[in-house]
Amino acid sequence: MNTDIVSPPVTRRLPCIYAVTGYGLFESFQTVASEFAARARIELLHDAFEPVVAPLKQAAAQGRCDVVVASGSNGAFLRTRLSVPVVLVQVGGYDLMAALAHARQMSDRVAVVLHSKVPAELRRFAHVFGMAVDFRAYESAEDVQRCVRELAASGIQVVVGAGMVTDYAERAGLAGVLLYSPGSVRTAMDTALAIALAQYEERSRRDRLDLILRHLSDGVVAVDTRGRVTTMNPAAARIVGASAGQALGRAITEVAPGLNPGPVLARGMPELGRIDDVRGKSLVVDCVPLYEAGAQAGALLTLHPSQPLEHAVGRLRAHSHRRSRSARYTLNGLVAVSASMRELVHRCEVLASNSDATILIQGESGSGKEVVAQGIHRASRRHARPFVAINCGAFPEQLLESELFGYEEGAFTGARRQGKAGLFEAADGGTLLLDEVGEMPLPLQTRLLRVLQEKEITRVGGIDAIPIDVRIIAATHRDLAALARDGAFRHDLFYRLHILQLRVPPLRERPEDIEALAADLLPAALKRAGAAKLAAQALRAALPMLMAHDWPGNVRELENVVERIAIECLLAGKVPAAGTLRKVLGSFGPDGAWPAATQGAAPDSLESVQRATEIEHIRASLRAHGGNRAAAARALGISRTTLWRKIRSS
Ligand SMILES: Nc1ncnc2c1ncn2[C@@H]1O[C@H](COP(=O)(O)OP(=O)(O)OP(=O)(O)O)[C@@H](O)[C@H]1O
Repeated sequence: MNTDIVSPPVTRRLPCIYAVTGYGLFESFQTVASEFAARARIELLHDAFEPVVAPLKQAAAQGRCDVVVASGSNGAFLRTRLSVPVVLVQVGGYDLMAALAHARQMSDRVAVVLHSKVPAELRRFAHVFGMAVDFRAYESAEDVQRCVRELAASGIQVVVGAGMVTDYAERAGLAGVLLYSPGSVRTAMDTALAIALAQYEERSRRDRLDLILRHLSDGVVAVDTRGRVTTMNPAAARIVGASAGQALGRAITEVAPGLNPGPVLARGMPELGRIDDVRGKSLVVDCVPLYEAGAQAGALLTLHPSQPLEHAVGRLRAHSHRRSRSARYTLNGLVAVSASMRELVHRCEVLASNSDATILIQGESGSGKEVVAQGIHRASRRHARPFVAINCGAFPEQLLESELFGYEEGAFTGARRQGKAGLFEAADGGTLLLDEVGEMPLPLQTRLLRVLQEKEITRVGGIDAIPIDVRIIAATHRDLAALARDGAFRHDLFYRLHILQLRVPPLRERPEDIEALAADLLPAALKRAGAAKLAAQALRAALPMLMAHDWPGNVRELENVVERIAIECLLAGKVPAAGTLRKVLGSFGPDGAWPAATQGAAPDSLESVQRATEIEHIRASLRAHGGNRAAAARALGISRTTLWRKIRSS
């Protein structure tokens, strides 16, 4: 399906107005039409009533008629027969007075014949000015003929009225004075033009909306207050197996049995994430009330077939559960050459064998928090039982809750038949790593605290407490104390977690480990790349640069860099030049940019010598600070970024 949303082509044509009169208004229409020529296409129809209906309907169907202008009973008649708006030429007070004054100049015996009814003000006006005027109202052409006959018989000589009235009057031998002035025709034309333009805007808006709805892959159905379909996009028609055209105007419960906006229409409250079965398919349905001008006008249903969502949830789970339910790393297997890592491993050994309490592991991203957690598990009495890890930041709240605690049958629509055990239960007897615990939503933090205190859980939708025997290890790269201060993390949970805490130092604080890790990882990566023989030479070339790097991404970044160096070796068939290696490292720099290239100064120039001396000085400082760039930069009185740039450009 083409999902590109394109704007509809804007064809700004002039509004089309039909001015329709069978009688005396024709001349006024002609005059005013020429005044509007630049703003509208005005078609004149010199006819009225039934004979004009078909041509007007045809013009409207072909998009050639936006609005009709007509007067009196003809206008009223056309309103009942056409779907386009009909603007009536209105008789203004001034029109009437002018026509009456004109009629009185012709004779004392004057009658006014108006469509529908005679306004009381008009009678008062005639009375105040001492005019003896016979007022009559009519509904149909027959009324007019009868009325004119009666007036002629009673001695009336001048008849004031709309075109049809003056026409019949003149045929009966009386004088006719037309009621409408060009001013009233102009006003009607202005109104017609405004309506046509407003309709045009409305239509373009609807077209744009239609286009968007047509291209949406989610199903969208709108219903009115009685649950009848007012809009159904093609995706919705496909999903519920109906034809959008035939669905319009029918009850949604009939078109798609299983979909029921009833409760939303009744209560005016949205229902999100409901699971409805429609024609054998499970749909995830969001139903929200629709309001127009503050009053509920219906409901909007968005339909998502459940299968793609299930796949997405499956992928999310696979992404977040990470690997298996067993721990791969042992404490002995960790690279720990630096004093800080050896100290950490020692603490881990003690905590693993002498305690079963909850542990909080803090450390930068990629520094090895999970491998430490695995090491503790393997060294503990729980080693033969499961090690389960979950990334708390990867799930929305409700999903995380059911993942952790499991759920009972019928806990929510779509819940599995027999319910499902959560990870607390899956890790029974073993260890549960709650990675990124700082991202856990507050309500779940409350539940977690209760689990830590009570050592039992209750499944979602369940009532029985299930005892659990799990060691919890929580890990985070965030500053939990600061989160607790800001109210984003529960204080009591923080205190409970940080009784036993471990900090995995960032790689830049332990250069000895960089060397040891590189000595492990680079030969292994080269072996995988089929270039094992380059190992010793590659390590010699890369090590000084690796040692000087800042490692914002820690061991995980080191693994990536080493992998890329191995690939460069493979591509070049030899250990690549220093510049290439630097580029590999540079692409992981603190500001993400490639390092500034050395501007080609001649080797013996003063500039080159100065730069070489500078770099030598920086290297010495780095060595003196055990590779710690922050400390070296401080000692040199420059920023870490400047230090980084200078090393890169060396
Ligand atoms: N001391 C170590 N010895 C050997 N490998 C390590 C060591 N520390 C980390 N690693 C490796 O570094 C990678 C990142 O480690 P890990 O996933 O434990 O980091 P993390 O701190 O949990 O990261 P995150 O904060 O992103 O969850 C792993 O692939 C692991 O193999």
